[in-house]
Amino acid sequence: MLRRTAVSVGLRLTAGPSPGRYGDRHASTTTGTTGTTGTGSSAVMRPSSPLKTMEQLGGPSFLTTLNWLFVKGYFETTQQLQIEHSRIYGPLWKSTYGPLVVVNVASAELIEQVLRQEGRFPVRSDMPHWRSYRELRNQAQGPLTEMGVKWQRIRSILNPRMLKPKHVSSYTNTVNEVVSDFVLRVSRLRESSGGVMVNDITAELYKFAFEGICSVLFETRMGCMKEVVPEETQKFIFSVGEMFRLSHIIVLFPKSTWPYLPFWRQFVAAWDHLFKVAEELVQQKMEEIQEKVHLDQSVEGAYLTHLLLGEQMTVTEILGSITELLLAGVDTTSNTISWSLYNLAKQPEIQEQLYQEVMSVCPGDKVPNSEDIHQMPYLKAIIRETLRLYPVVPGNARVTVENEIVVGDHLFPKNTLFHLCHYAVSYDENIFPDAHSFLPQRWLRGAEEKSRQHPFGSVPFGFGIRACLGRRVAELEMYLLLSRLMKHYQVKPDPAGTEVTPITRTLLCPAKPINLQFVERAAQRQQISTRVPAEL
Ligand code: HEM
Repeated sequence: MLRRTAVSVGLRLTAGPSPGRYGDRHASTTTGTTGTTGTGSSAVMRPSSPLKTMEQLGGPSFLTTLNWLFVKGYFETTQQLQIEHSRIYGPLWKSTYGPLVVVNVASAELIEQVLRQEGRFPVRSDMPHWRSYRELRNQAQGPLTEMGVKWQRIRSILNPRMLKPKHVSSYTNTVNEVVSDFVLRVSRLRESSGGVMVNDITAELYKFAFEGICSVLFETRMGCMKEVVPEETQKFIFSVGEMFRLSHIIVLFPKSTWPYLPFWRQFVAAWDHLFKVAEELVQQKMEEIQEKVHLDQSVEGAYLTHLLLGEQMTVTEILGSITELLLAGVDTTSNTISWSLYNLAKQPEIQEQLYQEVMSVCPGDKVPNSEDIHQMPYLKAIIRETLRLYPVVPGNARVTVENEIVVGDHLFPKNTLFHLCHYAVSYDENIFPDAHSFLPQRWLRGAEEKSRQHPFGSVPFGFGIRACLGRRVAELEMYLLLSRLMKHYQVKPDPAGTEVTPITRTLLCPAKPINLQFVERAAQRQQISTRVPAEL
């Protein structure tokens, strides 16, 4: 177990603003209500007509659900099952998984109702498998798994340097170094393919994302962009994927059976590795700080340094949080950038418009920074549209731990587990006309459609005080990488014409490798300039 060795040097994180300031979306509250009971956001909203009970809510039986998952084959495409089931049962239905009852919510209005009544300490789900691992190994819960007042305390410590714009923009140079290395890596991969192909770009982007989040948290480079990636790093990335894949399976079994499942042992092994790597990085940082203190040098640094110096958390608590930040930072940004590139390759006119925007803000060799990004609305719209079509978290959850709540015309008891079907809502034609098409312009200010969009139609980073902690860092990484890639390369589809669709392994990811051609812009310009005289 880690022990804090750094001497207190009197530096403390100043208490940040209340977490409620971050990530809030403002929208109208429930319509059709006549009054409320209780207080604050946890109040029960009472509609004018008599309320139905949870028992009266329709939905598939356990056997029917098993049939959909394993006979009809939706186990890996549960995001699509949201759409199929909402067609059959409407926007609100109940699914049973043995003793577990889940209320599915698949309309923007109803999702808004659930989220606006989430209470002071929102609970996503009790995540028994993730929490059990921590109990087994005596590790601390982090922001993903902790609950109640303890969760609120963790967020109040972690939030400021993850979400405040001035802190996030201070990570620009660090992230840009990783972006530069990624551009070089793409160039090496093209060379090794003997042309312009880069196979399995998502696998490459996992390395980018891990390197990026490590550089933000630890100011440490992990060597992910090197020709040969260190084995431990490769194993960390693999373990993140395994942990998410196995999570999806383990929750289907009762907790009492877990110790006998081979999946459980693999799941524990994956977590062991995640904690091991994080522990080594935390230990390394503590030693660096210790040495500087001994040499009487000033101790400055990024995220982890501040946590260690702040002394608001024990080292075990810091380890629990850092491990969760690391794992949350890998598959999320990488899958999103993969889908962006995949769609840009398929739609050259959209890619050209993005290229023109980037070049107009950053002409010549200018490297885009966070200030430049503010002037790139189309770049942001592309990421927004990507996250609508491919929300990394296709279905989120909330447990109403504080009060009974009304959703639609039903009253739900305390401790109801709601599954928020964000994927299904993202494809709702009433909110997003031509919903299956990749149309970034729908997100531009002034676009007619934007003014009509329901604010809960696409909430890829979640909502409220429990919304994504890494949102600002994720956006910074995605904007800086995509804009720079555009400057260097024109991305074209795999000549084999392979179509890639998404699957769900807790997170939404590509069902098979995304292969793309990266055609160098400079080479293109040169080709054009050498061709012109001949054509003349
Ligand atoms: C495209 C990138 C990402 C997307 C779409 C995304 C999405 C989400 C969503 C939907 C949630 C649940 C929010 C809720 O329940 O309301 C979440 C939670 C979280 N995310 Fe992200 N995420 C991304 C990247 C990141 C990154 C890079 C990090 C780490 C730096 C991160 C760290 C977290 C953490 C710690 C939580 C748990 C927050 C809590 O429960 O208090 N995420 N994310």
